[in-house]
Amino acid sequence: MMLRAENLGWTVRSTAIVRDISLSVREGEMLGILGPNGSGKSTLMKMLAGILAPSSGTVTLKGQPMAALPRRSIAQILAFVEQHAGTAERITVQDAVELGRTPWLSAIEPWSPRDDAIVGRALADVDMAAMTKRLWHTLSGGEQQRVHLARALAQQPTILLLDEPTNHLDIEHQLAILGLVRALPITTVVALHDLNQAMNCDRVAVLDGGRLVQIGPPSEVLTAQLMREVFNVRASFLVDPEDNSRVIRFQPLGTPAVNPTLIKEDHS
Ligand SMILES: Nc1ncnc2c1ncn2[C@@H]1O[C@H](COP(=O)(O)OP(=O)(O)OP(=O)(O)O)[C@@H](O)[C@H]1O
Repeated sequence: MMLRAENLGWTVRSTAIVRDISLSVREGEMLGILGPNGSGKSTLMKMLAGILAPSSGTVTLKGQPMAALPRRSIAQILAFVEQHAGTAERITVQDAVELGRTPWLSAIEPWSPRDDAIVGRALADVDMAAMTKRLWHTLSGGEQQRVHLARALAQQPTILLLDEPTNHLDIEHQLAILGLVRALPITTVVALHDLNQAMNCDRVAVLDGGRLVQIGPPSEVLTAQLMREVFNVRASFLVDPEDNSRVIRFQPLGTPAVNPTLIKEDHS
């Protein structure tokens, strides 16, 4: 198993933020972490990434306890793009992405043309190759987000953790970045708010009040009942005639269905 959480909990000032979460991330899968605001997604992601020590339970990375692994060893396996990632102000886009190579450099393996190629590829993958000389603080929110992803790609991880990677992106870049992440031949864990985007994950884990309430294929987990109980919305399922894919439409709870016979409340 690539990454495993066992009975994971995080408590602050006697308030439990994450409670007793156990889950395993399978090799090569894209696992979505879903849940309403404040349900504990970012807190869980930080513990999975090894930057927040759990109050209880353990995280294991490729079978080894995360807490016992040196930072450099973790960084050679796992890259994390935080939701509100910052970077030192006077740094260029190029420098920011080059930082992704840090875990692989040493006195005996200094920077080489191969590192240049990896950084160039990462910048091109996120459509930022034209802005390499720009200073980080002059970038828009979406451009900063794409640079952070490029830094993580340059790290060449086998596990990529992304906390809401599309929240600042325009629709073209949302689709491009999610398509790129989905096509990577690596394991990805991605916290998402857009439940239609989550339909492209192999599995989704749904959090509510710090607990894991469901995990499984999105078509099985994202039922109208779950969306009512966890997300407090009424969901109906439509079929896109172009490719027969399922699209979820959301309305506030209590909104009467205009034509109840057309609303397929539950797909199962
Ligand atoms: N250091 C802290 N001290 C106090 N409360 C905290 C702390 N960190 C997180 N919390 C609280 O824990 C809860 C879960 O936070 P977290 O950021 O994990 O949620 P989330 O599911 O990622 O939310 P969102 O969808 O809004 O990003 C929130 O209510 C948050 O206010």
